[in-house]
Amino acid sequence: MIEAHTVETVYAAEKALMARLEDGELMARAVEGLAAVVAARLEDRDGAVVAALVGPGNNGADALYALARLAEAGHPAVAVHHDTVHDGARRAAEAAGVVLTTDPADVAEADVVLDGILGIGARPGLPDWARAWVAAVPESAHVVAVDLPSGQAPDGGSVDPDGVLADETVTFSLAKPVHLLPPTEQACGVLTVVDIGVTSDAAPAVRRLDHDDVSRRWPVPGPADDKYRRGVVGVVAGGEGYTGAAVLCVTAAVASGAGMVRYVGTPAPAGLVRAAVPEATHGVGRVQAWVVGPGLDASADSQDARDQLAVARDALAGPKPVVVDAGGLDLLDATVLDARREGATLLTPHAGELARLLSRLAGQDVTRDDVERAPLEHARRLADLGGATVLLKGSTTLVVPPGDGATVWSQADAPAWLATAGAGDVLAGLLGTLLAAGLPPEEAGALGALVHGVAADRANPGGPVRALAVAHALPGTVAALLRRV
Ligand SMILES: NC(=O)C1=CN([C@@H]2O[C@H](COP(=O)(O)OP(=O)(O)OC[C@H]3O[C@@H](n4cnc5c(N)ncnc54)[C@H](OP(=O)(O)O)[C@@H]3O)[C@@H](O)[C@H]2O)[C@@H](O)CC1
Ligand SMILES: Nc1ncnc2c1ncn2[C@@H]1O[C@H](COP(=O)(O)OP(=O)(O)O)[C@@H](O)[C@H]1O
Repeated sequence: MIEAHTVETVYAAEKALMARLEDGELMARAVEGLAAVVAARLEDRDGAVVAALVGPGNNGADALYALARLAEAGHPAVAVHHDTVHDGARRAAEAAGVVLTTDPADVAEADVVLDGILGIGARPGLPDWARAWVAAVPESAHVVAVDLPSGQAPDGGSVDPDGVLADETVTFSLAKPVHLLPPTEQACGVLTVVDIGVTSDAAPAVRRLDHDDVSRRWPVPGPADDKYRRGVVGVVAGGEGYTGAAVLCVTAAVASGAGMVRYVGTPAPAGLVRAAVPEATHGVGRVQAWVVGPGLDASADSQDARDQLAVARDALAGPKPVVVDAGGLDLLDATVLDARREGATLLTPHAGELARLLSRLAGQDVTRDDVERAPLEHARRLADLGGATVLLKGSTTLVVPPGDGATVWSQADAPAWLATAGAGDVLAGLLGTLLAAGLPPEEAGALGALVHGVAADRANPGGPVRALAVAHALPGTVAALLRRV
């Protein structure tokens, strides 16, 4: 698991460790790790020339010390620096033969450029004096941000298009929210965390599960289990318009290991579910969790549709955990949200659905672009409004519990091929299984997003996937992840 901490926590943790170390030791560790990564990149790229953009703080000092090491190893090295430069780093650079300059054009020949303009001490936005530096970085250069891409806010938020967009970021011991949250994660590129010994017991701001975390968290049945104890999932999905959503959702719930699935739908999708998923049962009965919404038409008016919608509304009003997706989100109103459901609630909108939901429930005009610019802010608004956990789908999927300061989960496990119709229906079924097994909604959301993404990749590594193939890949994916202990 990777955990990201706020700037406040990171400074406090660094201070606590520095008090026990010799002066400069912590920075020396950071520099050693950074220089090793950059040396490897130069080698990968058959590159020789390395440059650094050196700001006035310790972030600039990290970059300049690392540059000195690379110069000692024989690389031509150029540093464009601010008027204020860390004394020790300047001396080390001069001694190693680094070219110190204030002319950004001098980085034109660089194969790798270190961005040491600003680190976690930064106020938001790229300073004016650094704009020409960033503009001068050659297109062909591999940009390694030191700690974080300058100009991007350490605690995340929205991407500053004028800031640095790195190919890679090297951070030290504790990741920061900027590294894991959308959309700033994109500005960081590939993340390397160099261990310099800093630790923190504080609750992280952001968590990300990795493959090795699955086996400890996935509900694995034991000898005393039967199908009811494993968890029964009720699926209210599909309508005469979107029949396939029911098949995808029910298939995924069965394939991810539900003890039993009870399907509630109108005749056309029910017929397809009968044919495609013989394991599913039909009709209302006791369940441990509900999935309400994939392919559900909240405005349908036939008697069958009204009966199905009545079950959906009962599920939303009832005490059992519920995943609310797609058409189910249209059934949410102030009454349901105000009631603060007794059971766990996991709302699973994509950006467009979240914008619509916020516009309707909060009476503000929110667009899809607004959500994509600041995903966490908007997901949190819905979580707080609804007293529910919000899973916001996208290339990075956020899982946001309600409550100030609650840890957010962020997963980026899926190939972009997963952006295909029906993939969300599969995720909803999988999440239903995890809620029915008793997992709390935020953990179910993060684990489900991870497994969904990995299943997409296993279904067809490196190529297009259809949603049904993702559902069919779930059993093998879970088994493979459970083998990683
Ligand atoms: N702590 C540790 O032990 C370790 C820390 N490490 C490294 O230290 C980094 C943090 O260093 P840091 O605290 O010096 O902050 P950093 O971001 O380099 O610069 C702040 C300077 O920039 C200025 N400034 C800020 N925003 C600005 C703006 N928008 N526009 C213009 N100016 C702006 C600000 O000015 P002021 O606010 O004082 O006016 C101040 O002069 C961290 O990211 C990591 O790389 C590692 O070595 C491991 C050990
Ligand atoms: N660019 C992307 N990269 C990876 N995964 C993505 C990307 N875009 C969307 N996804 C994932 O694909 C799924 C799409 O779900 P959704 O939009 O609800 O589709 P549908 O409603 O058609 O089932 C979500 O799990 C989402 O996280």
